[in-house]
Amino acid sequence: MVSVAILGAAGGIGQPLSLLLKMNPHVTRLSLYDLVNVPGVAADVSHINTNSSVESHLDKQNLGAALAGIDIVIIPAGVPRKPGMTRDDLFNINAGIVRTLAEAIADHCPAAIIGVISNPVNSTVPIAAEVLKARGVYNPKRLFGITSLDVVRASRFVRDIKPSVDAAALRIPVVGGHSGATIVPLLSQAEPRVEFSQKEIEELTHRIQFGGDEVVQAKAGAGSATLSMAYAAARFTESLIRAISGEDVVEPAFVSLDADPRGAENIRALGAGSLEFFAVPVQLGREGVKRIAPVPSITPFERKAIEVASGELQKNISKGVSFTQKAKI
Ligand SMILES: NC(=O)c1ccc[n+]([C@@H]2O[C@H](COP(=O)([O-])OP(=O)(O)OC[C@H]3O[C@@H](n4cnc5c(N)ncnc54)[C@H](O)[C@@H]3O)[C@@H](O)[C@H]2O)c1
Ligand SMILES: O=C(O)C[C@H](O)C(=O)O
Repeated sequence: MVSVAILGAAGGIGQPLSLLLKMNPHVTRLSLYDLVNVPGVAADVSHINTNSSVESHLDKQNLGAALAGIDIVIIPAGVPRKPGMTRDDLFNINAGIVRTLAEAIADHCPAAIIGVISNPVNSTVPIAAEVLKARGVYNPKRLFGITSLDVVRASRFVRDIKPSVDAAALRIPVVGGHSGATIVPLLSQAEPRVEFSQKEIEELTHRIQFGGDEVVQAKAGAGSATLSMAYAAARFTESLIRAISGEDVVEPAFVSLDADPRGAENIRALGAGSLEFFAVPVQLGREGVKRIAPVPSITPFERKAIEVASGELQKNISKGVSFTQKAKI
């Protein structure tokens, strides 16, 4: 029995994510919320012959009903990039959207596990955290920025240059954050192990860091990744559900390092320093973060990349925190 709400369910990510979660046999209640078009999406998806119930919640006055009794909230609400924009350029619109949605979560389902997709993730997750702290319901184990797309891309891009690799079975930890240089793939930690030349490492790292731009350019003004993101978010949600039912699952995500201070020591020593949030491999459990999984060792190239990422991340995190302070939530 797992109930999942999607906030922003009628959008480019929200629609295919609704489809994929309707097909997940472990989801028993699918609550779809948006400011527009959600009745049509919900009616459509509800005809798929799986056993879950589907609810449509249109507009802000129905947000409380969308969230009441929910176990997992996934948030793809917000505007996407156009060519020439950075994710940080979305801050002015998406920061307010995430703040409003986090306030409603604090009021209506404070114990839910939250997965934030809305960009810039490096700032929107700290915003959600500050809102939950201000309302006295913050649990760092339960708040995630969804960075699964970076991991999905990493394994697929490796397969593009190493055709003998099984992309679906390859696991490459991606740490740091979710924008440009803050995305740090640890190719040396690939499982199963893959041999790369230094040139391959540099090219792959750059492609994984800027993979989102490939889609933004190709869509030429019509948005950013939606289908691959829906796949990645469905995979993340499935991992959460498996963890809630007692399985040990490791997924990467952008989390507060306070969620597991002991586990975080290793990642801080690798270059995360005193940052509050960092993308790390997370062992999931019933409560959300069970443990921050250790990263055994990294190369000097990866350590340098983490240093660069950390400088940028500090600014992104502070921007989110000061937004909530200025807004006096
Ligand atoms: N984390 C990632 O890896 C990742 C990947 C892809 C996209 N994204 C981000 O996801 C977000 C959504 O992208 P998209 O392509 O689905 O955009 P979209 O414009 O197609 O859809 C966004 C949806 O959010 C809805 N919305 C806006 N304000 C809302 C509010 N206050 N409450 C509820 N719904 C609201 C809109 O009505 C729309 O249906 C963007 O910010 C994008 O940058 C993140
Ligand atoms: O690139 C974007 O703006 C969307 C998303 O963050 C992505 O990585 O595809």
